[in-house]
Amino acid sequence: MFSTRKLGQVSLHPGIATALQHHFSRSLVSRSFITSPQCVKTILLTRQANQNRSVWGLIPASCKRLFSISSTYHYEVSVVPGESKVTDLKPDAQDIFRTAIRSVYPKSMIGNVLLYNAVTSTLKVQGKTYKLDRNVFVVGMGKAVAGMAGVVEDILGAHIVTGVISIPEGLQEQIQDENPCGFPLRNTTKIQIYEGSSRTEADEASYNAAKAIHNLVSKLTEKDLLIVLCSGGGSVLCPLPHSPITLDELRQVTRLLKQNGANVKEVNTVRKNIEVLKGGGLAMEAKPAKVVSLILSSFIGDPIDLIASGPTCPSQPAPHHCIEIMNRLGIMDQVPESVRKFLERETVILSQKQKILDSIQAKAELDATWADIQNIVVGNNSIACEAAATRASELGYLPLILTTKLVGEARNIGTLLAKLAKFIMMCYDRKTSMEPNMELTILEVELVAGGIRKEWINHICNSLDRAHNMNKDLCIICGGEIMVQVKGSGIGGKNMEAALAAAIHMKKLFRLEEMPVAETRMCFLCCDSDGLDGVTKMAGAIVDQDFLNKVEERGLEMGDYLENNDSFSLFSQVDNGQYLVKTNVTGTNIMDLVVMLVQKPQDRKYAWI
Ligand SMILES: Nc1ncnc2c1ncn2[C@@H]1O[C@H](COP(=O)(O)OP(=O)(O)O)[C@@H](O)[C@H]1O
Ligand SMILES: O=C(O)[C@H](O)COP(=O)(O)O
Repeated sequence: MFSTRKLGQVSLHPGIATALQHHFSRSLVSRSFITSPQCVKTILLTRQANQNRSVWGLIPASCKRLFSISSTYHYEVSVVPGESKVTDLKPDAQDIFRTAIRSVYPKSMIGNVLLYNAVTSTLKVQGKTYKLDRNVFVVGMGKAVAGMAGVVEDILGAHIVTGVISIPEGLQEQIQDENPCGFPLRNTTKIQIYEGSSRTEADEASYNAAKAIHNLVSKLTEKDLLIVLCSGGGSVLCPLPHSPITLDELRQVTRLLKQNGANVKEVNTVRKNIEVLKGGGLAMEAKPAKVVSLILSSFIGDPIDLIASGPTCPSQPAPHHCIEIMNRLGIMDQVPESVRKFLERETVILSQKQKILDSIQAKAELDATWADIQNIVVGNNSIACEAAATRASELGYLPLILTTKLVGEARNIGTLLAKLAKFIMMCYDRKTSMEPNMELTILEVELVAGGIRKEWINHICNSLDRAHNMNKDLCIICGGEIMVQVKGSGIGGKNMEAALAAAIHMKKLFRLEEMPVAETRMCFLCCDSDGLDGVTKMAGAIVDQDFLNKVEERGLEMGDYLENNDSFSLFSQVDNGQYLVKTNVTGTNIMDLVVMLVQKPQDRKYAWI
């Protein structure tokens, strides 16, 4: 009977098991797997007969034909570890992610846009010049605006009269705890800070912030320059419903929309139509002041009318559209009466004004109204992905930005990218074997069905060819918005959940199905750029083949944790949480990033089959 003797993490390679099964009786050989086949130098095969053990053979791991005998003897197979060529890919993945985040730190983003000349006291912003004379006001809302305000203060501090920013609750304390340099704003700052809840719904604190912002901007004169800072989270952090809608009614309607499946675009469309400062409202309230709005995009495609619900962005009123959304979702009868009546009244007013609004003269007036308002996207996911690609190159990888528009449920994204890793590994192997491979074809069809377009697959294959020729490993980079519809009661986040789903499929694809490609190393990192994934204080998680071993060692059932949206609990139990990625609050917010490293095979792999 063959058995495997475990030496550390090393047990019998599936290829060896296959070979043994081929030469002896299938039932005699139990299959188990080797995690790092590069570690195997020799296979020690001993024969047991009548209790007498004798070494039957010492077989190099790369030997193709193993056995030519069949026997009634009992054999024991063990592996002798050789020198490991396996590298840990995790530090590189972390390095690439952290570099990407640094590229969208407020300092570099805003420093590139606000060009201040202290000698002439002028500020140049993308072709426009503003004369500064202690006439600068600053307002902001969102998860990243504390850092952004800090940079604006550094550049224009002498001219700032006053300001108000609305940031997430606990942020000041958290930054002070975790950043030795302290909070980004000076102790003597003229910018008032409000902290409100950003994760769920608008609260009294953010309502007060919105009122303070409204109060500030509505007093501005034509000599003033208003700098507006916007980033993701700004919608919840700056709520000011049109009268007579109350804060509570605003909360009710957004809750209803979210609970009934409205997407963020639909929720923000409603916000723009029932709130004073959204949908361009802030810029209009600030008239006649000039406005420069610096926007950090946390939306795919940078739609500036949606980020923080577009406080400085021209937006066509669309109350009828809101009614259509509510009707489609079947929630109209639950929507607070004040909101319903407001939207109905606005729809009537709009239809009465429509002819005038459509006239050429009205359009010219509208253009003139917005001429003094500059909206500038200072940072986004693409910038971070580009920086990730540059760093990956520096580290010796061949980078491939697969997409900056990744959208979907965490578990689908994790599963799809694990399949993609397997596809890449199998393609690498095709470089040494040109036999038709049905499994590869099926996998390609699955990838296309999962949303990886055929052109991308071709692009991946081309990159793979290049990686193969250049003797490099591949780094796949994706940016976008990962989502989770939480149904369980666990603790986790969208990125951790994607990493967990990837791990589950890595196990399925590379182990349970006994893929010889287990020889190829990979690692998968998925993190939220703001440093706080879901309800946790971690940015996300990273998984690789070693993670699977450690989960197995602890007897954890990954599927159960996924079902209960309990990814954080699982990751914190494995290797003391070493597979969680901690960045602390990053001070930026450009959605989610995935870095997947796939190492080329160290040796020819199908030697045993
Ligand atoms: N236990 C959980 N597991 C996975 N995701 C969760 C869990 N709890 C909350 N979430 C997700 O986290 C999201 C909010 O997280 P957050 O990282 O702040 O998002 P964003 O940065 O995109 O605003 C919620 O919309 C929800 O989908
Ligand atoms: O980043 C976020 O918190 C979400 O994308 C919501 O962003 P918003 O405040 O721009 O609507």
